[in-house]
Order: sequence, then structure tokens, then C-alpha cells
Amino acid sequence: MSTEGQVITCKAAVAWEPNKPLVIEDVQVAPPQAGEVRIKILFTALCHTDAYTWSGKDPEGLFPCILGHEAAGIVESVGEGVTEVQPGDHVIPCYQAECRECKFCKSGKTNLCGKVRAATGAGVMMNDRKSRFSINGKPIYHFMGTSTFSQYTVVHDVSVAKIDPQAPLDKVCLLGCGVPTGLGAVWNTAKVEPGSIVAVFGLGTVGLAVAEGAKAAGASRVIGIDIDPKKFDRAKNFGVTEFVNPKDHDKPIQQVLVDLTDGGVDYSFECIGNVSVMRAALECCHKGWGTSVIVGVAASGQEISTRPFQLVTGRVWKGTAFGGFKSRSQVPWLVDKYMKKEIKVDEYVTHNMTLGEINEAFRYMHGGDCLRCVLKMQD
Ligand SMILES: NC(=O)C1=CN([C@@H]2O[C@H](COP(=O)(O)OP(=O)(O)OC[C@H]3O[C@@H](n4cnc5c(N)ncnc54)[C@H](O)[C@@H]3O)[C@@H](O)[C@H]2O)C=CC1
Ligand SMILES: N[C@@H](CCC(=O)N[C@@H](CSC=O)C(=O)NCC(=O)O)C(=O)O
Ligand SMILES: [Zn+2]
Ligand SMILES: [Zn+2]
Repeated sequence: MSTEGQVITCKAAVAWEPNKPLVIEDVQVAPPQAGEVRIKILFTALCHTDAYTWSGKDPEGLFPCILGHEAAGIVESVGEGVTEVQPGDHVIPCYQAECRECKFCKSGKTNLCGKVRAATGAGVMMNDRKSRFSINGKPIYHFMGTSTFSQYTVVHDVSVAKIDPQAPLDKVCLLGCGVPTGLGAVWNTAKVEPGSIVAVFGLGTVGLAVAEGAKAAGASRVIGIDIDPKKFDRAKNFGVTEFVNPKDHDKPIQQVLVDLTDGGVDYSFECIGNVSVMRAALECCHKGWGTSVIVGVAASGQEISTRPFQLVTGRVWKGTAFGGFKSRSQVPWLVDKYMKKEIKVDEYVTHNMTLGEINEAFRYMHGGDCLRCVLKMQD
């Protein structure tokens, strides 16, 4: 029976308040309006950014909300004027939109899109500035324009990438955030050249994807830095060639790296979200040309600092969102690369659970063994 045009009641994990356990609720999901797409979510992974907003440290965090932004599913119905996807298409929701019309999209200089960002930051849809989610009439906020911890979600059409229907959705859901972010930080933001020396701070999913991207770009050394020594064995399979644990050294970690690399690394990547480490990542770069890319998300109120002399003497400080990838255009390309075995995805999935187990899944995520935990969303 078609559900097109009807309110769908389904299960979703609702964050009622910061830091309180998510509650599986029956949620009403309104039909998509003009320019919107309703998606049946089949698989979603958890990302540290979900935990960050849930913690209450995100200045844009709104409650109650439905978190989740790394997922894959099938289009259930589309609103008026939607032409690029139709019911039955396999898709990945994209928290970073791509409208191809705004000044950001047309600049050729960034993957950030301005079309729906104000609405997604306010937890609503652009059309009427309202939520499509409610519980017995009480609105529940959207999150990052995706809200994938729900069996059905509504997104803007500029936030949907149509992908190869043969691709396994329980794996390619990861291409909605962490893996592209690391790969793209190397390929698009830093543009690492063959022979470069690369330092990766933090060997979680994002840091390992940086290592994978650096290896593919022909880096001669990929130095992994993590305070958890258990991370190194696994990291070797992703391209890390050397491991440094800051806890093993009395000197500041930037000095350790400068000494190890005849003056500093060519490129460094901060994949943790710690502002002290961001400083170290900049300061371990080589004088004259070293570039450091901030990938980690730091909490509200945190600020970065360094001596301006670090920049005067030629180091460059950059940041990246979704690895600089243009979402609707390039997520399908990443899926194709995965299908051709040119990039890893399966290797990042360490846990598989169900929507009902989501609180436990977050506990695993915070444990040292977990890279990505994928939730099966439908019964
Ligand atoms: N800019 C963007 O578009 C995106 C940013 N992110 C952010 O990237 C960051 C990393 O994400 P994941 O890899 O999933 O996280 P994760 O928590 O799995 O990995 C972080 C790693 O850093 C290590 N670590 C913690 N403190 C450290 C320290 N002081 N020195 C060295 N290592 C330390 C941990 O042991 C862990 O291995 C998060 O802040 C996340 O929110 C995630 C996706 C997209
Ligand atoms: N609301 C947060 C923003 C956190 C942030 O920087 N998000 C990243 C994606 S992190 C994915 O896991 C991003 O792409 N930012 C660009 C954007 O337009 O949001 C805060 O204010 O800290
Ligand atoms: Zn994420
Ligand atoms: Zn745009």
C-alpha cells in the first residue's frame, strides 16, 4: 500500500534533553513538501558529531531532536518540483547540501552550500520553517538536515545523493560522513603530493581515512599520533607507517615530530576536536610550506591559538567540512570507487546493531575498539 501523501508513524530515537538516554518513540513524519524528499532509512551509522550535539556542547544543538547524519536508504516519496530523485531510488542523505545555484556552489572555491544551511541549523525545513517530525502534535527538531535516527526522514532535495542501486546500503551509509571527510581532507583540502610527510592526529575513522587518502596520494611517511597505543596495529592497514604516542615523550609532541622529520611535516591533520592538539598539529609543520588541516569539531566556547610567527614563517592553517567534497555530485562517485574496490569502507565497520540498541551503540562508540557502528533501522 502506498504511503505517498500520508503521515507515516514510525520508530525514531529522540534526544529529549542533552546527555539523557535517547528514547525510541513513535514519531509522526509528515509528507514531503515542495522541494523535499521523504526517505525510508535502512541503515545509519553513529558519528562523534552526533554525540557532540547530544552532549549539549554544540551551539546549534536544539532539543528535542532526532540526531543522525551518516546513513543510506530508499526514497519513499517526493514533493512537488523534485526532479532528480524518485520513489525507489537508493540514496545517501547529505548534511552538506549542494544546490548548484547559490554563490557558494557557483564559486568553484568551496563545497559549502548556502541554500538550506540557515534552516538546517535551526532544525526546520526551509519551505515553512517548520519540522516534519512530531509526537502527538509536539514538533521535534531536525538535525543537520538529515535526522537519520528515524525509520523515515524528510530532507531537502539539494541534500540527497542518488547512488548505484547495487551498492550495499549497510556499508555505503558510511559515505555520508566520516570516510569522505578524511579522504577529502587529503585530496581536496590539503592536496597532498607524492613523497610528502604526513602527520595524522587521532586514529579513529576520520584519521584512518586521512591515512588511507595520504597513502593513495603517494605520501612517503604517514605518522599516526594517538594516546591509545592499541590504535597502531589497526592503523597500519590504513596506511600509517609510524606511530607516536604523546604519552611516551616528555617534550611537546610538536617538538617530537619536528625532530623526527628534519624540521617538520609537509601536512598535518587534526582528527580529534581538541584545540591544544590543533595547535600542536600546526606547529609540527615545516617552516615555509607546512599545511595543517583542522578536521575535528571542538565544543562551543573553545578557541584555537598559536604565535602569529608560525604563520608569518609560512605555515598554513586550514579547515575542512565533509572533506571539501561536493555532496550530490561526488558521493555517487565515492560509491562507485568503493564498488571498484578503490577505497575501503567495510574495514571501518566494527559493530552492527539495531535502532533499539542505539544507547548501547553509543557506549561502544566511545570505547577504544569501535570505528563505526552501523544500525539496522527496519525490523
Ligand atoms: N570536519 C568534518 O566535516 C567532520 C568532522 N568530524 C569530527 O572529527 C573528529 C574525529 O572523528 P572520529 O574519527 O569519528 O573520532 P574518534 O573518537 O573515533 O577518534 C579520535 C581519536 O583521537 C584519539 N585521541 C583523543 N585525544 C587525543 C590526544 N590528545 N592526542 C592524540 N590522540 C587523541 C582517540 O584515542 C581516538 O583514537 C570528531 O571531532 C568529529 O566530530 C567528523 C566528521 C566530519
Ligand atoms: N553546529 C556545529 C557545527 C559542527 C561542524 O563543524 N560540523 C561539520 C560537520 S561534522 C560531521 O560530522 C561541518 O560540516 N560543518 C560545516 C557546516 O556548515 O556545518 C557547531 O557550531 O559547532
Ligand atoms: Zn559525522
Ligand atoms: Zn548551493
